[in-house]
Amino acid sequence: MEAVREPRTPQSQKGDRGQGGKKRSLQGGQWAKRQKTRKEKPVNEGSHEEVLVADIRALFAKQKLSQAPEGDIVKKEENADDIKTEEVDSTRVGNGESTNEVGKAILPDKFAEIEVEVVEISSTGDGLAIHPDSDQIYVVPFSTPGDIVKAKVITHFKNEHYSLADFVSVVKAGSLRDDSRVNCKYFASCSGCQFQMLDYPTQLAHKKTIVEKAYKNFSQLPPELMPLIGDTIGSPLRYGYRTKLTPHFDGPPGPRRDRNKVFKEIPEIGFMAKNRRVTLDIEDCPIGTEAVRMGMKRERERVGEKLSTYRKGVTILLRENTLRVRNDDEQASKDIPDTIKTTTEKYTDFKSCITDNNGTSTEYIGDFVFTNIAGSFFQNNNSILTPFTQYIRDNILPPTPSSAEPPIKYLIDAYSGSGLFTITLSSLFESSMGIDISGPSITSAKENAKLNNLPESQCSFMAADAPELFKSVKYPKDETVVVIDPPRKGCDESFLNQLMQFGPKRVVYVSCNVHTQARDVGVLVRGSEVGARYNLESLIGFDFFPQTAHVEGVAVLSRVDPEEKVGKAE
Ligand SMILES: C[S@@+](CC[C@H](N)C(=O)[O-])C[C@H]1O[C@@H](n2cnc3c(N)ncnc32)[C@H](O)[C@@H]1O
Repeated sequence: MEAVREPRTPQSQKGDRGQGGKKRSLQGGQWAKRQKTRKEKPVNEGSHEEVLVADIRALFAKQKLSQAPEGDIVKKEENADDIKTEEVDSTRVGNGESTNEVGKAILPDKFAEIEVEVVEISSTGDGLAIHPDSDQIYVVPFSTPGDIVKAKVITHFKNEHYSLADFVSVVKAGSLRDDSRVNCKYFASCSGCQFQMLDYPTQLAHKKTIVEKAYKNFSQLPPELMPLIGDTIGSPLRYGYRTKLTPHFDGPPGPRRDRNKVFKEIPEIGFMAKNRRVTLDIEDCPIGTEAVRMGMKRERERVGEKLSTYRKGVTILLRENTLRVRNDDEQASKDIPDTIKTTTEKYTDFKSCITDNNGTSTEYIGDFVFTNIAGSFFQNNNSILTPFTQYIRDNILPPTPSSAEPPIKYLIDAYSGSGLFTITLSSLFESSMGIDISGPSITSAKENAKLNNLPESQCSFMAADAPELFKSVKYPKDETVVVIDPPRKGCDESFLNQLMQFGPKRVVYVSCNVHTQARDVGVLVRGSEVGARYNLESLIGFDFFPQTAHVEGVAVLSRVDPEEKVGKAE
């Protein structure tokens, strides 16, 4: 059943406004009633779906569409019914409702191509578009506000009134789009980058809105408790910045458990296609550093040569490694095969790409040196780490130290990894302690403390679950600051409760997922009955991943002492 009207011409876009140019209110009225009764749920794990649905709900409210969705944010899997029934193209991502009827609206058939007008970019990096025939929002990747694009419908989500669609082509470009900026021939098919068609200031401005919306949707804090959000700080490198990439290839086609299946030809080696469960063959990725790109080429060749040794798919680790020598060292004048050589005033760096998960990678942040087990966590954009750690240094202590209060002398780095914050901030404190659940990361952290001439009395580490730190912490709470940098799912309740019970003077919350950060910061600002509560002093994003929709958030919080009131930061 094809329910699409004639394709929209650019002129017919005026159809979004009724006669007299009034903003349309499709079937009017109901949405407002629903807005009153709806209470936003806190984000669970800040998944793609949760964040997308929050944006879609907000857009429904803004556009005054009649079918504003209600109820819980449903995970895709809970709403699934068409993975099994998909006959047309089993590689398609999409497990929404298979029906084409949503409420009273008739929706386009799956795989129908329709023209839609993009009204905003979601926090997930996708264009959110409207179509004149239905109260449904179309999620179209690689599109920007003002674009009219042709999109191919993949699946409809009945509960939330949105549809996923593939980007097909631009019918009329909006003012933000300039495709001559695109730097990769796989852009608009690879799932890696979303924003290559945007200029960099627009990318940064968008990332600021991601932080704003995250706190609006998920912190449950009233606006008067929010500070002004800072402008997102950009990455010195906008391409060639990723020090780690993990391309993969799938096993030989055929039944999964058939160990006798062998590759007949070199498989696609690369990254997932957007909206499809297939791997794209990608021979080069311009967001990788030169050394990583060199490693990617080499590893692709190696897989081809050793094809008969593989029985299943593999994820290939590509991690940059730096060998630094002083310019007065004889080695600096030589070339080392398979390395990218760069010379600065004092040093010559030889950058290579390592692929062994258990190998050791080395990198430099200013004058600090960090080693890491290559397969363990370390930040992926070295170019931003100097301004980033400097920002934390500049903000970790109170802006105006009070003579009536004891100075802050102690640092706890929770979720410390291999010691990025513990080590780069250590000189500000008498004693610092890092804790991380990963044994290999803590082994690296101890080694890194030694390499940076920090004795154990000044900088120590512990391999344990983060809440364990509160059992042994000896630092006085009034003289302690805690840095938190958890994984994407954020902190668990037990950790936050114990943190508030301990009640350090300051908390700096760093996160690669601003949505779970907003949820957790909301908890700290509201406080607990038996513990401290906090004032959100400042909030800012850092662009660790240019060309993508990711943003790293840094929230600085100060404890509210009994005589103080929680209030808007100066
Ligand atoms: C985003 S990384 C941050 C690491 C470090 N701050 C850095 O920037 O290099 C999150 C870290 O949390 C650690 N982690 C995950 N769950 C944890 C837990 N329950 N307790 C302590 N550490 C945990 C991981 O091992 C990882 O090193």
